[in-house]
Amino acid sequence: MNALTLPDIAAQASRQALPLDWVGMCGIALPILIDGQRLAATADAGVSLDDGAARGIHMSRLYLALEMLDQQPLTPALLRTVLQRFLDSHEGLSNNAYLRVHTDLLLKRPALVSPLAGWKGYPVSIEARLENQMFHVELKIDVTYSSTCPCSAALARQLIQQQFLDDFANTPLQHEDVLTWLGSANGIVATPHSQRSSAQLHVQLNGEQLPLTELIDTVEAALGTAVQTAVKRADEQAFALANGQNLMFCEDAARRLNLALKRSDAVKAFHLKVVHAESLHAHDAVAESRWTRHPA
Ligand SMILES: Nc1nc2c(ncn2[C@@H]2O[C@H](COP(=O)(O)OP(=O)(O)OP(=O)(O)O)[C@@H](O)[C@H]2O)c(=O)[nH]1
Repeated sequence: MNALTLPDIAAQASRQALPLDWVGMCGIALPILIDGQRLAATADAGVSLDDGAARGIHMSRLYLALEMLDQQPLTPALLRTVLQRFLDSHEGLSNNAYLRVHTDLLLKRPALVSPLAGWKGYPVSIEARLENQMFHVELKIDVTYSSTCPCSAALARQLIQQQFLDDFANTPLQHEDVLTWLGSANGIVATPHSQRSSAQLHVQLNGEQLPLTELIDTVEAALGTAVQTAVKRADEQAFALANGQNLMFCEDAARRLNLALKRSDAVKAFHLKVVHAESLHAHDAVAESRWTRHPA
């Protein structure tokens, strides 16, 4: 039996008495429960070190408090309980507690037409903090979609009109000939460019739920061109139609999302950013929008 006491460096006085804003651990692996799914996640757990004279915080106490997250569904109430435990275990040292949880939410998405479905991963971060006894929770969600440039679509249509004039000049129009021409690559000489795009949401929440799926559904419905999972030709054709019916500059996408998110009761405030990874350019087209709900 070792009679020696284990040295406790964290309990020593700091040589430079200075409070710190955030001290803790990043990238802790843990499973979490969301909507009945067990998901692999990483957590960043921290507290402020307000006692500037204390050498360090007690990392193990934060780590052990995270145990609750793998046993109960993730809710704002649970996050608050964990944060309170961070503070209770750092009495006299810390006033503020922080927890970020990163995961990929997996949702099964049906195909547009065929009776198929597939899984889609949505990167999600849930950020909670207990600062001066005020609890805040925010969500970050990335949603991927397709955007077709409305300017490019108009320019392509003009080229098709020009081709029509060239091909049918001084010819009596025959329904059958026009139909064949419309179905040929000679007729539809130009196509607009599309790009894989992402909507990056940062949302402050009202209420006691984490409405992840609801927010993702809201975003995808507002844009109309969510990227697909299982795709047969019938689905690809429906996707082409959806893109043609939802031509979007990044400004259009940002405005659609702004309007849709404002309508959600779960949202108190947001900062959204849409990024269109241009195929016309080697750089991205980007738009951002912020909003805060004012008390009624
Ligand atoms: N504060 C601090 N601890 C660190 C750091 N890097 C590793 N650790 C280790 O984290 C481990 C756990 O710290 P504590 O929570 O204070 O462990 P403990 O003293 O056994 O636990 P308590 O008795 O509850 O205080 C210690 O072995 C520290 O050495 C660091 O940068 N800062």
